Amino acid sequence: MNKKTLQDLDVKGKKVFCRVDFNVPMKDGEVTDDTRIRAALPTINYLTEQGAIVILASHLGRPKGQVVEELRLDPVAKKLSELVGKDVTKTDAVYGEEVEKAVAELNEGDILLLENVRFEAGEEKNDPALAEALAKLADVYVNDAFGAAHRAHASTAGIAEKLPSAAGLLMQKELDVLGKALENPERPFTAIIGGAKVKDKINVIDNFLDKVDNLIIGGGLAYTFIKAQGHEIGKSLLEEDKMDLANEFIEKAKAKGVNFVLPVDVIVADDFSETANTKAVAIDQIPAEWEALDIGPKTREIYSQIVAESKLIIWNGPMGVFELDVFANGTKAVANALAETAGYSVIGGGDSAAAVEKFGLAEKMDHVSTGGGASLEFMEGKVLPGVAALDDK
Ligand SMILES: Nc1ncnc2c1ncn2[C@@H]1O[C@H](COP(=O)(O)OP(=O)(O)OP(=O)(O)O)[C@@H](O)[C@H]1O
Ligand SMILES: O=C(O)[C@H](O)COP(=O)(O)O
Repeated sequence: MNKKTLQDLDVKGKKVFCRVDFNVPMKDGEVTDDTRIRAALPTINYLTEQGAIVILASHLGRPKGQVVEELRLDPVAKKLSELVGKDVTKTDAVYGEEVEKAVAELNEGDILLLENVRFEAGEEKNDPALAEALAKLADVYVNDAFGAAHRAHASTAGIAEKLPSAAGLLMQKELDVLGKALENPERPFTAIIGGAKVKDKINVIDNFLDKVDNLIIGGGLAYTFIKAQGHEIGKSLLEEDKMDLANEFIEKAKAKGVNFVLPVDVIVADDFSETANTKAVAIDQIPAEWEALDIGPKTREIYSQIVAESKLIIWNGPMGVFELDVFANGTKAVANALAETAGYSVIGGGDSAAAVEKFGLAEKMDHVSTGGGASLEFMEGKVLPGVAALDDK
């Protein structure tokens, strides 16, 4: 990575403004999944151990420039305090007099968490006045919020122009793992793309076709490809206007020598429900009134075999409607194959990360990205504004 990192900064006695992604699920005022908070601990602990005064900032949800009581960061401060084993000061403001006073009272190694930065209308607009007010609080800027790096906001991009800046350890790890995969992959390199819609994955598929040895397609988006190849898909998901594109991808794969892999059998259901009648059928046998909601047993075997033989695998998007147990077997099989392979397994965030967490397999993966939209945009080959804004080495 050509960006400065924590090791390039001298932070002792300095006020460090550290942007983190604490956009975590909450229920009844409690954090229900602290993965993203734990992922930021290496940077926070490094800063406190080095004697920095740590000012943390994050967004939570989408309050659109208004104060929304349920989106205050107090539960996050409580959870963070438990995880670091010391007090975390939390302000009710994002900047201004209250914050400046609180910062002035901090000692080396102390941690302060600002209120939800998206309570300020200037945050999402990347308002220079807000970036300036945030920059005024600190001497140095560290961005560890990989999950929000695809947003050009005041606390992710604007502020970086106003202070010496560097990437945090989580940011560095995410960029190293995903970056290495895209630039210099070990081979065979396999990408597995699932999820609901072709339109959400067009750029990811296109970018991967230039890099991978195997491109495996599953989930709802597979059926547009299958229909485009001349099979009937019954009531399965179809994006009619993407059928030509689907065929273009298959042609591009052929031209590039990429093994483009589609399901050979599927699980069909007569209803979108847990209690539906279901059966496994070959891909050219989908009944007109039924809907395919998961990959079938033969496909599970083929996909698992490819994963077992790969040196690097990146997975984004479920293979079926994994939220319903009857249609979770395809996603489970792929998750198991990634957990067991000797290759390096990368989970590209979002729903796939939720799935491996649900199956209790997260620990068995080599890397589970904390970014949903951010990792997707990175895999599309886009520049992330939160990274671009940081100082070059
Ligand atoms: N065959 C299918 N028919 C209908 N829906 C499906 C099918 N397979 C998967 N899905 C649904 O697709 C949804 C996930 O797709 P989506 O594109 O939103 O997420 P994703 O690909 O995981 O993206 P990200 O990882 O970036 O969040 C799941 O809720 C799942 O139920
Ligand atoms: O959860 C995420 O993907 C990030 O925190 C970004 O959130 P956003 O999509 O609301 O910008």
